[in-house]
Amino acid sequence: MSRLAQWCSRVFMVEINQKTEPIYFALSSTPSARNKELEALFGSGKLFSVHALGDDRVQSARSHAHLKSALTEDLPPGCQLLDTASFLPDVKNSLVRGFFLRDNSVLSSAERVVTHLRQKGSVCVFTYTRGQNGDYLCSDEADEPAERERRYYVTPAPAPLRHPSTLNIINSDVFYQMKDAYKVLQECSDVIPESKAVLELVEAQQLELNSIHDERFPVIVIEGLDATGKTTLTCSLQKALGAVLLKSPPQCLAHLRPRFDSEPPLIRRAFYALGNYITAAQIARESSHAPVIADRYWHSTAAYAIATAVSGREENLPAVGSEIYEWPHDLLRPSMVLLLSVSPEERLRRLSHRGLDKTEEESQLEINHLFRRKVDEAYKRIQNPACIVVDANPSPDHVLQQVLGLIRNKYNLQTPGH
Ligand SMILES: Nc1ncnc2c1ncn2[C@@H]1O[C@H](COP(=O)(O)OP(=O)(O)OP(=O)(O)O)[C@@H](O)[C@H]1O
Ligand SMILES: Nc1ccn([C@H]2C[C@H](O)[C@@H](COP(=O)(O)O)O2)c(=O)n1
Repeated sequence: MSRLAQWCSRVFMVEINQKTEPIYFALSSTPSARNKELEALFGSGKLFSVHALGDDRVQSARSHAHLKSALTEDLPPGCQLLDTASFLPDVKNSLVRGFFLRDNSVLSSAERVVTHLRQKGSVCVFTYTRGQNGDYLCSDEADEPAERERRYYVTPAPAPLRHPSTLNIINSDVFYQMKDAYKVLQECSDVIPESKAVLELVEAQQLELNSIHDERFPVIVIEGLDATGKTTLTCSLQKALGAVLLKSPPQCLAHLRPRFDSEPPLIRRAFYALGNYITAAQIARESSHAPVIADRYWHSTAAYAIATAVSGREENLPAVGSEIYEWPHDLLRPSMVLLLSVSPEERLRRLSHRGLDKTEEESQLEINHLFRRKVDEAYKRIQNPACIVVDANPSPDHVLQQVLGLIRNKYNLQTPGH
């Protein structure tokens, strides 16, 4: 069967921009009636869909990232690069991400770029052209000549019940047991040698974890978007409660973080997931003799991963109660999770006062209101334990007193020296 024939059972989603509904279409052997949305998408220029190919998930994820940078760098003005994905409606793990190229340049420049990519291999390129009757046809130049005689028409497809970008979240963006995240880093240890160091640290902590038994003191996690005041509050809480302050990712991974931050979501998120297991072992050890305050933990890992994976608006997030928001069964659960919430204006004011270099994700937060809303909403949907939202707009001392009140209400903790 030709590659194009195999893709006939799939639906394509093209995202014109993050704020509007995507356009869905499928391939069929029969033409369909004219459709305004498709005409707006295809227009009169030439169109290509490009997907990276890979033998395994690590290679596919890295090839997709390389393809994006190649296309972004090489495409001249007049060409438009849109995110696209193909999927089997409501079938988990069926999503394949790619790009749509709209070429309205006078010199058909995209065609040259695409031909070059095709020659290099490891990409699948479909070309879309307008037929004599005004319908749109899809072809694959890699097909045998006889197969190329067959006609594949673009036909509109209905929007699926679940947004397609939610289909692959489990075990690609969010990991629900240590062994799944561990496996990802094992699979990439040839191409990313730093993975071995992470795996060794996880192993060492797990061995130690077996000798730790009881958890007597409360474990309080402080969560929130960047610049919401986590560092300020966790340091104050540490002093006020005589607590041990921990972070996720833990200090022992700090030097490896930039390496994994530059990798595609599959690898990056597996790294952060494993960081939580190392922090969990530290929490188990420390909470046997003092209260523990943790600056970020699993809520952050899951909320950022979900918000990045789910394209478009907040409404596209998995529904409240979805399994996607469940806590991993093998990860130590904290006693309390507090989510610091500040208004967008106050957060920006704090970010600008701080004046530090921002990570790429932080800059994205600043310009991307939609993304920030999705992270915030995902935080609130995570269950068992769910987070308690704290108004963190007031002064540092006011926020501290508020949080101490919440903690003391639940646990009979004394301030040192009182
Ligand atoms: N309650 C507050 N009122 C006013 N300013 C605050 C408050 N809490 C923190 N800040 C200031 O806001 C800035 C960000 O605070 P902080 O570093 O504690 O946030 P954060 O959540 O740890 O950020 P990140 O996650 O990016 O490290 C700092 O300059 C800090 O002094
Ligand atoms: N436990 C954690 C901590 C952090 N992350 C990711 C999520 C963001 O991309 C980024 C934010 O961290 P910061 O810049 O505030 O240090 O790190 C995570 O996934 N899990």
